[in-house]
Amino acid sequence: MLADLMAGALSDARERELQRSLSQVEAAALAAPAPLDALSALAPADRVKIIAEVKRASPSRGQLADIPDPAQLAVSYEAGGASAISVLTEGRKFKGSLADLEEVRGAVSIPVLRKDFISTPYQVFEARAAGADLALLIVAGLDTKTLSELYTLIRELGMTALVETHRAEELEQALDLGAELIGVNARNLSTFELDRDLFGTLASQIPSGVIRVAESAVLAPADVAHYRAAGADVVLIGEALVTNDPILTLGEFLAV
Ligand SMILES: O=C(O)c1ccccc1NCC(=O)[C@H](O)[C@H](O)COP(=O)(O)O
Repeated sequence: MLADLMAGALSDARERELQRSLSQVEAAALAAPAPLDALSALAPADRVKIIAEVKRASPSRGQLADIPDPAQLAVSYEAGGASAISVLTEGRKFKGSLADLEEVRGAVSIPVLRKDFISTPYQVFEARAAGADLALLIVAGLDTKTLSELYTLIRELGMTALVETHRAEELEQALDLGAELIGVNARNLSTFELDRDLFGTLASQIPSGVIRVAESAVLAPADVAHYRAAGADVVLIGEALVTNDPILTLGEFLAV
């Protein structure tokens, strides 16, 4: 399934490239206002931090929420205490878009992540041109050379990479890159199985100085507490926030 998602996202990016060339999107990325400092916003603190996700639908859960106004939802997230916003920009399975990201960027003053299946420089430039401060790199979806090249490009653009892992070997690759923000996704992106204990297993191998992000499978405050006890600096949450009152739910999650 991950291979299909990567291929679909690449194919859609190639379609967009017919309308806006690589050199045009690169120029737009370089002309965009400077990215926000996501590493400072997500730095370890005496309380857990939350990246709140704009998520309409997903391959594992189908339709989750309509979200006619992603900017309004993001404003609620910021008001509720989120430290950053994740915007799923993949269109086929998640019903997201770069327009969502642009709208969110224009409405909040905290960092914004492009959460997508990125495998080319074009997609990184698109993210920056749309105002993203962070971009997701999924280690399982990229060969070592491409992972390294995209990581370098993201940094050259002044952005931050959220380097996502799910296995010990992938974590090694993320550490070899020198990644400063590493995610452990509880969701296996091929089988959709969830393992909330995976974070604790892998996080113990992440050195201090690297920001540890626990991704997925938070449905209740106890899940946030579970990740926090296992060493999470940041928790990335989608479904629970888009299917409940976002401000109330963030308040409960941040109170753990
Ligand atoms: O959410 C999915 O079904 C999914 C399937 C395949 C690839 C990625 C997928 N989701 C992206 C994410 O990583 C989550 O949206 C994010 O971590 C939030 O997860 P949750 O809080 O469980 O909605």
